[in-house]
Amino acid sequence: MPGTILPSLPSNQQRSAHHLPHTGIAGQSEGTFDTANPPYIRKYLRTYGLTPPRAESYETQKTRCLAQLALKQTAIDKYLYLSTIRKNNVHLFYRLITDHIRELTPLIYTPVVGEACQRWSEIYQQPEGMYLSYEDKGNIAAVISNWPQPTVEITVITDGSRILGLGDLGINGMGIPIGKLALYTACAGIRPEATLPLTLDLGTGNKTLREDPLYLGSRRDKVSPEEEQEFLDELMAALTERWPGIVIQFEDFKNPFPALERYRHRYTSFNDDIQGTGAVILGGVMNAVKRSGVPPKDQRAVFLGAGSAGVGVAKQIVDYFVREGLTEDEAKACFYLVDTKGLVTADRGDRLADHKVYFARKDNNGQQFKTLEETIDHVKPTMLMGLSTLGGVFTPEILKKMAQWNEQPIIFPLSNPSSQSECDLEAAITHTDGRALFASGSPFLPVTFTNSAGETKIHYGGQGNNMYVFPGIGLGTILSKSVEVTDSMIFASGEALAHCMTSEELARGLLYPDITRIRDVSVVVARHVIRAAQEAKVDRETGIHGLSDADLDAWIRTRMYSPHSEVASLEREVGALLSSIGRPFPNGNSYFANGLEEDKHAKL
Ligand SMILES: NC(=O)C1=CN([C@@H]2O[C@H](COP(=O)(O)OP(=O)(O)OC[C@H]3O[C@@H](n4cnc5c(N)ncnc54)[C@H](OP(=O)(O)O)[C@@H]3O)[C@@H](O)[C@H]2O)C=CC1
Ligand SMILES: CC(=O)C(=O)O
Ligand SMILES: [Mg+2]
Repeated sequence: MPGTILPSLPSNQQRSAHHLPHTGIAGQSEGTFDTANPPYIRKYLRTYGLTPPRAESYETQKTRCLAQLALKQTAIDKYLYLSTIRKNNVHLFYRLITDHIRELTPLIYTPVVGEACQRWSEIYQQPEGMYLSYEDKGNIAAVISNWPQPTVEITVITDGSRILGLGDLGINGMGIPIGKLALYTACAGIRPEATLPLTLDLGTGNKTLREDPLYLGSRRDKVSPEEEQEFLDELMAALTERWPGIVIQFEDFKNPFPALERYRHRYTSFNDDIQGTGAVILGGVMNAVKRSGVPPKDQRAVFLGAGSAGVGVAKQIVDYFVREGLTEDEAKACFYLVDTKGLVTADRGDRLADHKVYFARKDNNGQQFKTLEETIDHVKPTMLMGLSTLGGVFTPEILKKMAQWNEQPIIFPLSNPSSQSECDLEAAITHTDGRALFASGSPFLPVTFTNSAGETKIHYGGQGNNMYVFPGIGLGTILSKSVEVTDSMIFASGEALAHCMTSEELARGLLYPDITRIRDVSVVVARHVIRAAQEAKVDRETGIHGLSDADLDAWIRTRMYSPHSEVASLEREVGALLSSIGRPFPNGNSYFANGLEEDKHAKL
């Protein structure tokens, strides 16, 4: 077609920016070496001859991968195997994860990611994500410019100072941003190359790590809070300068409250441990309160742990109780937070950290309760929450008391990984005669239990983990182009989760949707987040304001990355290019990529 203005074919450089060659950076191989690609796609990508000849189906790929995975003897071996697939064939990795989310999530996220972080410097094999050092201060923008992907929509940042319930792991915490972002892709369809795992090497207070010759971070002690703040100020500016509108998720910082307050209105940012956890537990608690038959005004909640997660969760439930008709003071009075010094009271004699002041009890008449046991005997709670990092601390005695005081005690041991869970599902079910309403941070296998009345039942624990909401919060924020993540968007995500339950899930006694539905759940969560953003007028994607729920869901779905569609989408892209230059769709063997470009020039 002489004279036609042809859409330009990608140059070598452009092509490799879009389908980055094998760099070892997670999420960047972009299907380049996918053995499902037919020959003409391989030629287009210039990978023809670099993979075995056969173009195979996903079923065949899956059979091979699952067989190889089964051969791996340890959880870490399985983790490393899956990491290698992500590096070499990113779409295959996500096909496997989305199809086997229940079985594979524990291997790429909690609990196994906990061990991976503990041993990160020992098991390190390949670059994944970005590391920024305190020494980079003053040059952060320049270092960030090294990230090879042109478009990043979301980043998860940690300084490694509180990794799950495993303490300060320094840069070994990198497994967490990588794992969280893998779930953004698998559960909410954020494109893998649009995610940036980021770990800050701001030193570590972990002496054992500093003395470990294999440790891959600096040997400096942790920088001061003031130094950290200056570093974060520069980082936030640099990230948004390179990628305006980027969503920034803070994760596993030891004391994240100051950063949350400092940045929440200036950047599109949120803290997953305070806000994401708050929302996900809000969703489970809404369902559990309904099931327990005890109205909010009669709930008494004891929290072991008054840190970022404990306070974040308690605050979300206060908001829920207020919406149920309680005054804020009445709602707050339902909460008893316990930390290392016992029940948090206003007259305990220590200077309370700012984030604890809101929940400090003033009705203790000078009496102090030094332990969890003393506190629960005093309160006789209806709800027991564990966000303490202390594995096994909900003892059989405590669980039995919960069953004695309540028809259906709400028991949520939420610390991660499984080793730090305050109790496991079996203990909670056994010691409450099968009556506990249970959710844990890390998953437990279902338990079959025969109660004292002789009834046998399979009990499914809920997974009260922020992975049910952060993918949808991120997706909704990105798609609505929101300039900040408001409290109302966070609350909406938890509320949406509670309302996502199917009648079948309710009949099975679940408090959270079946994990295999997570992509559908993320669509609903994202829709509620978008609606809340619209209401708060922080969104900038105005074209979707008038859409019905069904249309908005459909709009969201069309924007989600689907690993199963990648080969077809490449085929469409190449097919369109070929027809635009007037060449027939290839029969599979006749075109080399160079030929395509030469052909375009010939036509021009
Ligand atoms: N399920 C989920 O989705 C999530 C789970 N979590 C889990 O929650 C846990 C806590 O996280 P986070 O709140 O951020 O951590 P923090 O370090 O901020 O808080 C831990 C809290 O536990 C208290 N604590 C620690 N040891 C004891 C003890 N021996 N006796 C009584 N209290 C104790 C601390 O007391 P003090 O204040 O006195 O130091 C602190 O209040 C982690 O295990 C994490 O994995 C976190 C986020 C999400
Ligand atoms: C799940 C999570 O964010 C945590 O345990 O810190
Ligand atoms: Mg966390």
